[in-house]
Order: sequence, then structure tokens, then C-alpha cells
Amino acid sequence: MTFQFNFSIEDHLENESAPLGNGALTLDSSKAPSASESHEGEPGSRAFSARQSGSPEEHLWERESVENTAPSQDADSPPSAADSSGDLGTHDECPCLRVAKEHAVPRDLKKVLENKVIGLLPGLHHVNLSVVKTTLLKENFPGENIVSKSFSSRSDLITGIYEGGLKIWECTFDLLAYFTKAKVKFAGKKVLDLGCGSGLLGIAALKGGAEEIHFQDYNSLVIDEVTLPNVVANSTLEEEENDVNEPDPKRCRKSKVAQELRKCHFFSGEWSEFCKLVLSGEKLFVKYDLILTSETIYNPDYYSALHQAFHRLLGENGQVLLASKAHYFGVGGGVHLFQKFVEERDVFEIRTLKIIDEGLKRFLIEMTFKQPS
Ligand SMILES: C[S@@+](CC[C@H](N)C(=O)[O-])C[C@H]1O[C@@H](n2cnc3c(N)ncnc32)[C@H](O)[C@@H]1O
Repeated sequence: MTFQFNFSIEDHLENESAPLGNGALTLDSSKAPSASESHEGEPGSRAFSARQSGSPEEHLWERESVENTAPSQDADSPPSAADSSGDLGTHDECPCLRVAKEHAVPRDLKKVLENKVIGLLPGLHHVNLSVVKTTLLKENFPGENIVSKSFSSRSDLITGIYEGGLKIWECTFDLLAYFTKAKVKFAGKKVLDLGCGSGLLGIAALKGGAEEIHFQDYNSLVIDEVTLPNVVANSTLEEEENDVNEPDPKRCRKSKVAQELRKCHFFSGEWSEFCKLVLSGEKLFVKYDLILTSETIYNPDYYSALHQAFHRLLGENGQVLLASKAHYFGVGGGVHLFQKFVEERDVFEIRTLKIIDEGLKRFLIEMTFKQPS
């Protein structure tokens, strides 16, 4: 199976890499960096530590095959009982689901931004991902070893192990632009950023006045090292900028930041496990008004779990805003296949909001529950 994704890595790290091995991988450094990664190291980056990487060099790696260790669900199978009822527990038989957990927001917010370099996108702060990867690799960081695994396999995705959250994918920017253009309303809503990676979609919702925002990523490390720091950076740095004329700026700022962070919850784990976790919590689960998701339909093996997550977690009048490339070469997923999958389940209305036909063709899609006719 041919597999191709943009992968950025520092030059010095490249030199530390394992040899190419069986020749299944080829390097093409002549290609331009992806739109997302080209934001790294932009002027305006704010350093929170003296540690700065050299200018990152972007490469595009090609991968011939990826071992398939992912939960395998049959994308073409008819909807299961749970799929049409929203019940739990259809994936119990699969031994390799990444168990879900909620991540607490550390009390010491300064620690969250330790060793991070903060970059600036229009209206949004985000941690420099090259620096995060370098730090994780160099410090033999405890927990998931996804940076070195992703590095040695030279891929942005390792099915069932690392699902790509250490990068800002192109369609995130499409959806962010759409929020502004279509004046998407977040105020008072309960929002889920599903497969959040950097969490920029959820952060935009937070800034737009959402009442509660949940961030979910497959990988625990992504939540701890990227999503949470991004949310903290956006809450704390924005308040620093706004509060210069307050009488007791420090105290006001602290309580405002705490208020913002209380609205946010962070989860890692596989989608069906995530559903189980939130639906079985102590408090009665209130469904989401809005589910935002970018570049999450690349793998048809995951469609069943993804569809079930929408089905179980979206409020009756809720809306899914989904951004995707038309086709993911090598992995096989894409808009056409996903649309077909959704139509066959007959649960959601699916509507194209926008087609972006420059570079790789991309789509913005809306899903809402079908109304009884
Ligand atoms: C390609 S990344 C996109 C990240 C981010 N949304 C963006 O646009 O930059 C796909 C994301 O979907 C999530 N994901 C993919 N498959 C998943 C699965 N089966 N269960 C849970 N999360 C999954 C991963 O956490 C990953 O961050």
C-alpha cells in the first residue's frame, strides 16, 4: 500500500535516524513544506525557554506500507445494532483499542509551557511542533514513544499507534477560515474538537464564547504536550495582552484564565473508548451542540467508530463540521467513501459546504441528524 504524508523533522535529528532498511521509504526533499508546517518558526514566535531549535528543514517522505495494528472495523459492513441505536460496546472484541482517559489540567500552568516555543497564527498561539518533537526525542520522554516511532517509520501516521496529532493538518486552516467567513456561532455551545491534535478548532470555539469545549486525541502525549499547552498559551497570553490597564492585573488575569480553563476538558483514546468514557461518567452527559473535526476520515477502518461517535455524542439539533482532503492516497479514505458510508447508515444528512480546489482538493462538510419525514 503506498502511503504518503508530509513529515517535518530537524536536520540534526535526521542524521540520528535509523537507516532506511528495506528500501520501502524514499525521501523527496525537493517538495515544498505543507501549508500547516510552514508556520513553524515564523517571526513572532515567543520563546518560553532558552532552548531553540535551528531552522527546521521540511521533507516529504514516502512510505510504501504501514503495518496495520489498528482496530479493524469493516467499513462496508451494514450498520450494527449499536450503530443505529447509539448503544455502547460494539468494539469490545477488538484487543487493540487505545483506552480513553481524561487528562487533568495541571495546577501550575507555567509548567505546561515549560520548554515550549510559542508561535503565532492569525489570532491564535500554538506551540512550535518541531521544538516539541526535538524535546521529546532528546529527553527520552516517558510514556508513548510516538515521536521516535513516527520518525523511524518516517510517517505522520502509524495506524493504531500514532494518528498524526503532532502536526497541524491543512484542513484545520480551511475550517478556521470557514468559521470567520460563515460567522459560525460558538457562544453558549458545548463543543467537541474530535481528533483535535493541536486543538486549534476547539480553541477558536473557546475564543468565540463556547460554554464548554472537549478536546479528544488518540494519543495521550499529543494532549499533554500540544493540545493542553496550546489552550493554556491562548488563555494566558491573550489575558496578558488585554489586562495591562487593570488595577490588579495579576489577580484578575489568574481568575479569568482559570475560568477559561474550567470550560475545557481533555481526553485521549480511541473513539469508541472515548464515547464509553464520557457516556459513563458520574455526571449526566449532555450531548454536544457542535462537533468539529479535521482530517479524521483518512482511514476507512475507522469509519464505523467515527460514525458511532457522532451518533452517540451529538445533540438532536447538533451539527458536525468536518474538513477533509478529497482522497488520502495510500490509506484509501476520503470524502467520497465517507459520504457513501454515512448515506448507507441513513442517520445523518450530509451536505457539502465548500470545495477548495487548490493544491490537493479539500472539502468542508456538514452533518446533521435526519429529521423524521
Ligand atoms: C491527521 S490527524 C488530524 C489532527 C487535527 N485535527 C488537524 O487537522 O491538524 C487525525 C487525528 O484524528 C485522531 N484519530 C484518528 N483516528 C482515531 C481513532 N481511531 N480514534 C481516536 N482518534 C483518532 C487522532 O488523534 C489525530 O489527531
